[in-house]
Amino acid sequence: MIVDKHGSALTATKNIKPDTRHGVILYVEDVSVSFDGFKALNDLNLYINDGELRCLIGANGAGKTTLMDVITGKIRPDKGSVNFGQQVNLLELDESEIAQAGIGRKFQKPTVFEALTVFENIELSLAGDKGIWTSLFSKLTGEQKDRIGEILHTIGLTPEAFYPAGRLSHGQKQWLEIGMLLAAEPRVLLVDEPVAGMTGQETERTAELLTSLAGKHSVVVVEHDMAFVRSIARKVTVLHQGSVLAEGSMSEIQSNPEVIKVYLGEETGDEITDDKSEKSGEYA
Ligand SMILES: Nc1ncnc2c1ncn2[C@@H]1O[C@H](COP(=O)(O)OP(=O)(O)OP(=O)(O)O)[C@@H](O)[C@H]1O
Repeated sequence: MIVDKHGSALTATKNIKPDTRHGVILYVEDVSVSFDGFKALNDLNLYINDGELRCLIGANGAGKTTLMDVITGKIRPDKGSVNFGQQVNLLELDESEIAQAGIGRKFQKPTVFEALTVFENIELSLAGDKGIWTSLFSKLTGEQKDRIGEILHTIGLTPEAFYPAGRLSHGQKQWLEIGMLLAAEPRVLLVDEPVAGMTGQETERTAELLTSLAGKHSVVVVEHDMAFVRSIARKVTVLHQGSVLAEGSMSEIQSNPEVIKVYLGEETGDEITDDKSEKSGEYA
């Protein structure tokens, strides 16, 4: 049985309604994670507001993936607390319970069923854990068809609905996977490097898609592409050595002396002060 931090029983994780009366949907407080004595996360604090779109940046090894792993229950922290809304203690739920409770995660590599159509891929996600055969051979209700139609529209794949997913471009597969996550109606979406390997046009479309999802969902994007981050982020969190180094708008971050020192002093692979928009005008 799952119990919230006040001791009340939560029998159906799907019905968890996070208490966001204070405007915060994710509370990560004083979280530390060590691997063989090395602190990948070090007393980290992060608060994600309900409905916001947050970008998480940081050099390789800063702790971004470890943080996502802690939120989704893949890794248990050595100390600290992680709450979904004010009351639901995520550290008491396992990975699938956390997903069911409304925290969806999209990994960098798309994992769609290539032989099935775009429509069928979403249909399967809508079915949840009913199983592939039951779901493909049971009749969809009108409401379910409408929901799939809505998702296809949101991700911009209505014309490709009956294409096998294997025929989609890399970018379209990423959108399909986001659509598959949306079928579970998550309150929080964690998205890992969504535009890696995308064309400029696909990147722009992804920016529009993620921006359109904010509001109804809280979206946390981990990304190295600074032009993309600039194009979508209202608030950026910079991780460094397992802690939050700075938080603010992209321009606040870019002029923060601590951030400049870290980004200029280390080979991060990212360029915080000289983004693509200035080179190509793509996101100007
Ligand atoms: N399972 C593990 N065992 C040992 N060390 C690990 C493990 N997972 C992560 N680390 C270490 O923890 C630190 C943080 O790694 P993490 O993957 O969270 O960083 P990141 O910010 O996601 O980096 P990147 O941008 O390269 O994906 C790194 O130094 C990494 O080597």
